Amino acid sequence: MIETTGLRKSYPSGKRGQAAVDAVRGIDLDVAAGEIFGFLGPNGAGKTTTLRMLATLIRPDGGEARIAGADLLADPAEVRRRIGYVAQGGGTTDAVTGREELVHQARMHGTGKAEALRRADDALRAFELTEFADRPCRTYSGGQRRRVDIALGVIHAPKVLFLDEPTVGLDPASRGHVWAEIRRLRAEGMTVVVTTHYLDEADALCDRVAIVDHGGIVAEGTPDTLKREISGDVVLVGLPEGEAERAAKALREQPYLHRLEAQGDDGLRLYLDDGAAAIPLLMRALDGAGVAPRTVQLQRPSLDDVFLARTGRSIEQS
Ligand SMILES: Nc1ncnc2c1ncn2[C@@H]1O[C@H](COP(=O)(O)OP(=O)(O)OP(=O)(O)O)[C@@H](O)[C@H]1O
Repeated sequence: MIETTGLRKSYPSGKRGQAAVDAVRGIDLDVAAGEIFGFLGPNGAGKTTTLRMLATLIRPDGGEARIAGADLLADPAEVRRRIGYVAQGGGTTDAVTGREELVHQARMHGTGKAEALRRADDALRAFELTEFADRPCRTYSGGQRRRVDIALGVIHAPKVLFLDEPTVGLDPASRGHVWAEIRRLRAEGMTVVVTTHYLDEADALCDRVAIVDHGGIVAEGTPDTLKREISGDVVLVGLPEGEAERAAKALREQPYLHRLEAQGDDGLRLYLDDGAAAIPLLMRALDGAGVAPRTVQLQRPSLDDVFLARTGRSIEQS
């Protein structure tokens, strides 16, 4: 449904003599029909720029792409007809009602008045917005407003929907509700591409994920495949203030430890084969160094561990 090769984009730095910003440095993608595909990465990784290029909002400097059968560079107008796009923060107006927004959007796509009213009605029902459809958008909760944004993006029944950070700033219940709407669209056959910097969102929502950093894809696959590449377990050790250095020194010598990373100021993240078997051994090592940990937690690897393994940094701390 989406195929790209070598898609790239640079922005001028804005200052004379300073090099341009290579926001996207050659991205190859193959997104299948009916998938929820995610771009996961820290701020500034190039997710929005990639999405905006695919949605025809900015022209790539190079590379090729076909989206829903149309050529992005040769025929952007045709691509635009076949896709929907929801920007970060959405596009609803405070004083306008949800129903008015939807009717207006349907009309923008060239729909006749009666048909636009019918489509708005269907969308309100599908997104469970009917109850407050005739109130101004400023009275909606963040989650309700986000659902209107998504309904606006799909009012013309596109084949592909692009969502930029669909749940940023929402509380957990509203996020769950938005995820349910996205899954429903997939069940109806739509291909959905989302950007996110939330690890749990990429993990729970996306069928496949491209982890991006500095404008390039550093890993790609299903969340499970990516996490399985990080063999073994992760043990998180919380320490009293100022003890991290001493604890790290004692643990680094342990033969069962593959890698050790700092977790915040007073924590350590240990990578090892068998966490349950290692915990008593590392407790003994810490005891020998006179360090009493506050907490010890055994975890399965996360997508952040994949990012860490590829880039040496953590998304959460980037
Ligand atoms: N209009 C612009 N002019 C100059 N530089 C830009 C412009 N837009 C983005 N950039 C730069 O390009 C890089 C990629 O930005 P982009 O917004 O695509 O990242 P992102 O992964 O979507 O980040 P975020 O999650 O913060 O939106 C960043 O270094 C950013 O500062």
